[in-house]
Parts: sequence; structure tokens; C-alpha cells
Amino acid sequence: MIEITGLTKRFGAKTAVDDLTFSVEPGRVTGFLGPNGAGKSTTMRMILGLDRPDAGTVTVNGHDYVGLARPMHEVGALLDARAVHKSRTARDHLLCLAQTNAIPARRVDEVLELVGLASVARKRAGSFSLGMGQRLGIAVALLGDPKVLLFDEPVNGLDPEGIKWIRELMRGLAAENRTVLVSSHLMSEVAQTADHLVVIGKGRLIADIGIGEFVRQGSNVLVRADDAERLVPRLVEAGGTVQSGTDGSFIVTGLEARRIGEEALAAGVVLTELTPQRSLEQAYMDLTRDSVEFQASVA
Ligand SMILES: Nc1ncnc2c1ncn2[C@@H]1O[C@H](COP(=O)(O)OP(=O)(O)OP(=O)(O)O)[C@@H](O)[C@H]1O
Repeated sequence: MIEITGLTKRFGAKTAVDDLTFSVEPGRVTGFLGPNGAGKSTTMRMILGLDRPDAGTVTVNGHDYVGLARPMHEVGALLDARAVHKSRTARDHLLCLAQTNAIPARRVDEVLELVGLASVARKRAGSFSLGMGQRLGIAVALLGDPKVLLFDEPVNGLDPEGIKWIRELMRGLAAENRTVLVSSHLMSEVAQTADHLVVIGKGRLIADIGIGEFVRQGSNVLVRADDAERLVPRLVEAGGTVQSGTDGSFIVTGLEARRIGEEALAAGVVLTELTPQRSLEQAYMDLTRDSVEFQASVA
């Protein structure tokens, strides 16, 4: 469990993290979303005691990071996958960390296997592709078998097979009741993995919401039906908001397309069109539009 209260970090005149309060619960994957420069990495660095907050507190399993007796056993993090000795082999890199943290050598071979690097364990990390480097970074995070895991943009550089692998890994870690926080600036990267979302913009909290609720809030569906008068009251009763559109169509907010289809079926109404209007990515972009630091201007 990670608990963040009133967390603030300034760099000169810039407030990178601004009075942020949220907690990250075990047993689920929490997606940490925000546009570039929103303050995700700075927040993660403060969780790990790498940056000192100007105000507020952050605790991991009830302690601040510096107060943790065996940090690698409590928190594992993938922050910057390039932070390895290029001349060392993958195995030596892990062995070195294991030795300084009283972790047995057999755990090194276990994590190499787990991340799919066993066959290249004796190759120099400097010769690794970006994706292999990411896997090595994940091996480091898992080395101490920690209960809390932080992944900063972990899919960077991974191919589709690697992306699928890391999604399954994160889901598996959450299923083992671990606390998993994964950052991204793209909704599409976390939508399939996260159970919960924390969205920030310009260092401030924008949303702290279950993925199901976010999907419902983000959904806007265009509907055409042969008997709208019979269908609309049912949709309103089911929690939807209905606005009439042009030429007999109407827009339903707050209900997923499937639910609308089920209501139509139950009412015996034929749907002639059922089109989701806004993707999750779009909903997220709408939410963070005012927080984007660098916007391209349209010529
Ligand atoms: N060491 C630093 N010195 C000065 N400014 C910094 C420093 N670290 C971060 N910042 C600034 O703080 C803000 C938040 O940066 P941060 O890297 O935490 O954002 P982010 O959400 O992780 O972004 P990205 O998705 O681009 O990695 C940015 O405006 C950044 O320029």
C-alpha cells in the first residue's frame, strides 16, 4: 500500500507536483496517467525517496522509504531502464545488486527466467535492445520479491509480444495481492491492464477512479431505434442521460453500448444503429486537455 498526502515538489519556480493526495491499494493494478510533464516520474521518485518533497508525506507499507529496513524486499521499481552498467553482463548486474541486498544468487536465476532473459544472461547489458533493457530493469524490480512495484512507462521499447508479456506480469503481480503502480501518458497503454486509475495534470489530481466507472463516464453512444419512445425511458431508468440528436438519432451518456443493446432487447425494440462516439483515449484527453503543457498549434 502506498499513501500519498498533500505531496508537493517544486523545482525553482516550477511546481512539478502540487498538493497530491491518493493511495495505491494492493491486489489491483493502478494506472498512473497524465500528459508529458504532469509529474508522474517526480511522484514516483518521491515514493522511492530519490526526491525530497517540499510538503506532504508519502509512505510505503506505513513507512517512508528511508525508514524501510530492507527496501528492495519492500519496493521494486523500474524507473529508467538505461540505468545499468553497460559493460556488465545481465547476470552480473543482478548478482551485484543481490549481494548488496542479502538476496541469494538463486533468486537472480529465477528472475532472469521470469523476465525471459535466461538465454542471454551472460551477454553484456550494453549490447541489449531497448526491450531487453526493459526486461532487465523489471528483473531488478522483482529481485527482492517486493510487495510494492512501481513501473514508469514500462512498455517503452517493447514489441507487441513484450507488451502482452508485461501486461500479464502486472496482472499476475496484482493477483498475488501486491501493490502495482504503472505510469503512462497514454490511456490505451493502461486501459487493458489497470483496475483503477489515478489521473494527474500539471502536478494536480484530476481523477482517482475505478476503470469501470471511467469507462461508463467516458462512453457516449449514438443510438438509432425503430421505437425510441419505448426505449428512452428504459435507458434513463438504467442511469443513462439521453440527448436527441439529428434525424431521429439520440446520444446516450453514462451507459456502455452493450447495456443499451440489452435494454433494447428487453424492450423488444430494434436498434438500427449503436455507435460508441468517444474512445477511452478521447475521454482521457478531454479530461486532461487543460493540463497539457506543450500543445501543438494548428497551422
Ligand atoms: N530535476 C528537475 N529539475 C527541474 N525541473 C524538473 C526536474 N524534474 C522534473 N522537472 C519538471 O517537472 C515537471 C514534471 O516532470 P515529470 O518528469 O515528473 O513528469 P512526467 O509526468 O513523468 O512526464 P513524462 O510523461 O514526460 O515522463 C516537468 O515540467 C519537468 O520539466
